[in-house]
Amino acid sequence: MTDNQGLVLDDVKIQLGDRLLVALSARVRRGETLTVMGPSGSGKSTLLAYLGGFLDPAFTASGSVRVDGVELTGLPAENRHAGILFQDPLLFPHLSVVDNIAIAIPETVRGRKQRRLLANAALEDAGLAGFGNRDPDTLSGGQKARVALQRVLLSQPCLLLLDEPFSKLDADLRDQTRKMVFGKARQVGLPVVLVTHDEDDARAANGQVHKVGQP
Ligand SMILES: Nc1ncnc2c1ncn2[C@@H]1O[C@H](COP(=O)(O)OP(=O)(O)OP(=O)(O)O)[C@@H](O)[C@H]1O
Repeated sequence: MTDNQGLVLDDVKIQLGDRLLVALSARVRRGETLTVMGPSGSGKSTLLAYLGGFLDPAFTASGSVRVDGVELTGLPAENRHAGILFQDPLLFPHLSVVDNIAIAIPETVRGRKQRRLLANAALEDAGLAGFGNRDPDTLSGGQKARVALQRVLLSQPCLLLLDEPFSKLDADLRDQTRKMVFGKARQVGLPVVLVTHDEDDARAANGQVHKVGQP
């Protein structure tokens, strides 16, 4: 791994008027996770919005965000290639399970057959072979989370942003889904920024923990 690989946050500051919400410098290597914790309203989701390139103009931000040496600030969201998973898996209800995954395959992958093959391989990887033609509403919470993960991975992100993606799952499923998400991030070599209230998420991620909104 060369020295500029991974995510570097350099003196990132986010303000709402004169209230400083986030002040952070960190280095997150590929496969590592930076966990951001803090009370409700402290600015955790705002930090993810800033990294993803969709910060509301009500906020002002400064500092540098680089992935593998490439500066992201100033780039629109679509050119940042940040993959995001939220609490809600946000599957398209009018698309089949396989089409929910296939929709994320970059346009550079040509040919219907090739795209189908990739989407079906992702389904299989999620343990959902044979579920492709189902309506997403017929999946369990854990199955939906796995579809959302495969969809985000197929979009070939350079960075994975997680906004409490495990919080709606039951304890057992939460554990399994955590293992899958962090395992995949390590396997693919993605830097991860995780926002959570749950210390167990932070332990499962096994990286640095940054607390926002704390003295
Ligand atoms: N579009 C907006 N315009 C103005 N203020 C906003 C906007 N979005 C969020 N805020 C405020 O910014 C602060 C940080 O919000 P943020 O959603 O980042 O908090 P959070 O730490 O993610 O909270 P939670 O844990 O409840 O999700 C809050 O005080 C919130 O009310």
